[in-house]
Amino acid sequence: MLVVQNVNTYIGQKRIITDASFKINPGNIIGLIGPNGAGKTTLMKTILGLTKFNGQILLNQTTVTENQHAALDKVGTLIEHPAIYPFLTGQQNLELYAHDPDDCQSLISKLNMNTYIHDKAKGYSLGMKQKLGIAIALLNKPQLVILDEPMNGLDVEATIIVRRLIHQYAAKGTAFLISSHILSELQKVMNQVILINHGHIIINQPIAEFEQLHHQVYKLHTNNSQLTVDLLKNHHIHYTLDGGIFQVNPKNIFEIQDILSSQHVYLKELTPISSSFEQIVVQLLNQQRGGDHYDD
Ligand SMILES: Nc1ncnc2c1ncn2[C@@H]1O[C@H](COP(=O)(O)OP(=O)(O)OP(=O)(O)O)[C@@H](O)[C@H]1O
Repeated sequence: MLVVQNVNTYIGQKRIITDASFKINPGNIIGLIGPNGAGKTTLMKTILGLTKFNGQILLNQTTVTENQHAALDKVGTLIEHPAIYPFLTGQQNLELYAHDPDDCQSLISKLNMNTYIHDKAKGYSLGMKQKLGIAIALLNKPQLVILDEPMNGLDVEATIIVRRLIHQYAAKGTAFLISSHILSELQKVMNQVILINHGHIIINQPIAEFEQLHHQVYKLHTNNSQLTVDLLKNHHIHYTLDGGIFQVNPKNIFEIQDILSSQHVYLKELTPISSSFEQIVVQLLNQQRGGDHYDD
């Protein structure tokens, strides 16, 4: 449905996105994650033809460019602040965009907005505005929905409702590209993860594969922590260290054993442990910095 191929995005003279390529198929829920300033919003804006870029973006085989937006009429979006007219009511805002009044009513009740939907939007709280923005993005049976930090300002109940809506729409074929800093929340909805850092996509994997490939680290405990630190650093092996216990990548364990034994450092423990989604992301970002960053 969406094909992004070798896309480079520029703001002024500065390249913000470098050689991005990925696909989104109907029903996919893609979590777009990365540190502050990584390029998530810029990538989303690029897909929407809102930035200068080179490379190719195709939506249902139709090209999107900065000046060609025809393919985007089946795309719902919520990027940065919801596009809401403050002096109209929530209902009037929805009606501006809706092709079908029933669609409006259904979203108002699904998102629990009945009690305030006839009030002017200027009096809405952050979360109320956010729900209205999400409702606008979901109007008109979109094929693709792009949501930048959709859980911003939402309370627990609203978060659950939005999560459920995303699943319902995806089950009917709507694809989602969602960025969020709340990884635990994103983890509950996404079935594919794209990790971006400094404008480069460094991971693009189905979530099950991602967790299977990266979920294990090894716990390392030796009889000489300081010498272990020195040796790992000298050999450019990434590690984290907390209270004398190291965590290291499974791919390095044979090399580590060789290095330590050659220097008469003895293992007290070297065992596999599972890491959380958050820990995996931090490790991947650290590794991508070139193996010369260590967290101790
Ligand atoms: N209008 C702009 N002018 C100049 N630089 C910009 C502009 N918009 C974004 N950038 C730069 O592009 C890079 C990516 O920004 P972007 O907002 O896409 O990151 P992000 O991953 O969405 O970050 P965050 O998680 O903080 O929202 C940053 O270095 C930012 O400074």
